[in-house]
Amino acid sequence: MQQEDSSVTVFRKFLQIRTDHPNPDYEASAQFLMQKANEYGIDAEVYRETGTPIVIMKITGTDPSLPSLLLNSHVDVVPAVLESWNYEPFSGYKDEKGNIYSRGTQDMKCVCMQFLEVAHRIVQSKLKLKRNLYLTFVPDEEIGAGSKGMEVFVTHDKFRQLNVGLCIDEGLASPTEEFTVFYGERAPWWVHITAVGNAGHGSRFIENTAVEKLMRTINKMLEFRQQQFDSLHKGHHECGKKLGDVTTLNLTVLKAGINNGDNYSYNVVPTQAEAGFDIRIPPTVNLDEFLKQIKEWTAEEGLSFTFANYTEKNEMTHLNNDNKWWSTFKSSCEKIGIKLVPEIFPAATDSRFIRNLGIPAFGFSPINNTPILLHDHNEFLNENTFIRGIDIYMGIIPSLANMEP
Ligand SMILES: CSCC[C@H](NC(C)=O)C(=O)O
Ligand SMILES: [Zn+2]
Ligand SMILES: [Zn+2]
Repeated sequence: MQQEDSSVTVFRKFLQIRTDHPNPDYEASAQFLMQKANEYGIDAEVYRETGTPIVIMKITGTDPSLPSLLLNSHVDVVPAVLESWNYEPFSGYKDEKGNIYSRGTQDMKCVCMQFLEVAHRIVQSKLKLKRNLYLTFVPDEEIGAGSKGMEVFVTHDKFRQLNVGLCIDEGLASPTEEFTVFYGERAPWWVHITAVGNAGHGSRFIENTAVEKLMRTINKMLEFRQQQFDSLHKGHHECGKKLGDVTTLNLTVLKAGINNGDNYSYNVVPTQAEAGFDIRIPPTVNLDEFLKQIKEWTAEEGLSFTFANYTEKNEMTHLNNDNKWWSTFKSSCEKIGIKLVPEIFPAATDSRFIRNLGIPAFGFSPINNTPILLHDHNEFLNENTFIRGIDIYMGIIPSLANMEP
């Protein structure tokens, strides 16, 4: 049997560290990363001021005054429902085809380890880079409000001191030969609507009930959802709209009725009813206008709303030729013969916090010919795709870090 590539062995060990929510073991992952950095001769520290450990690695450039290149990855992963997996999801199991099954194989422990291997190769080969190269391994990407990851880190002086010129973070697997690169994301707005209305006996015609009011607003919002759905699916083929180009809106929370623990009071018309929506808005949509739209939808007396997740800003990275980071990224991909398809990321990653500071960021995971299985059961990555990903990053990262000012 062929000897396993050492980078794959390290990757499989990292997959075994339990950084799954709701109780990610960030100390164990920080310890693992620090030990690897030490072994590979990479400068590293654990930054703790945000409340959870962030591992920062650094390769000093020949001109440290230039804006740096940041490789950011999150170390946390979403939970895995054991019964739905064919293999134990935190075992780093590899089958005879070289497919590695574990939570985080795509999202995004692969990229964590590929960045680490790139740093290793740069140090090992004594390759000199013009700009400082930083690697940050952050917690809490997978949760919304209350996270102690990138959202908080970008507000610290420590982050400002990195003087980041460009950030590379996660993208998505691509099922085809082509690779996707993300230059923006949709803003995640989680809207919680509360309706209050008249109560009374369930046998009577009660007017202006909370549920009625809530249903009217829900119907308006679902009508908008249908328009967006149609513009994605029924548009001209040439338009080639992708999920990231339209607004999605899903009713994900619904709550009403007098609940008595194990039963409901069916004959009591409740005074309150609530609905929660996960709305994702493309960066081309004016967020002030969209807020007005939500206010209109909820204008009826007795309705109010709050945000469980909100952002008033949603910057994107412009992919024109004036953006030297982009032209360098693109030309280095051309040089190694990989085809890029630029898209808007349909969900949210840490890149949004970077872009909202006015710093360009690309979401790029070097995974092609692989089904998109992030957050899904039986998430896997083939070892050869993983190894090739390191080579692909080696074709891109040094060029970016050597980019002329
Ligand atoms: C708003 S914080 C939640 C972030 C999460 N990210 C991914 C990639 O699933 C999401 O988009 O739902
Ligand atoms: Zn992720
Ligand atoms: Zn994720």
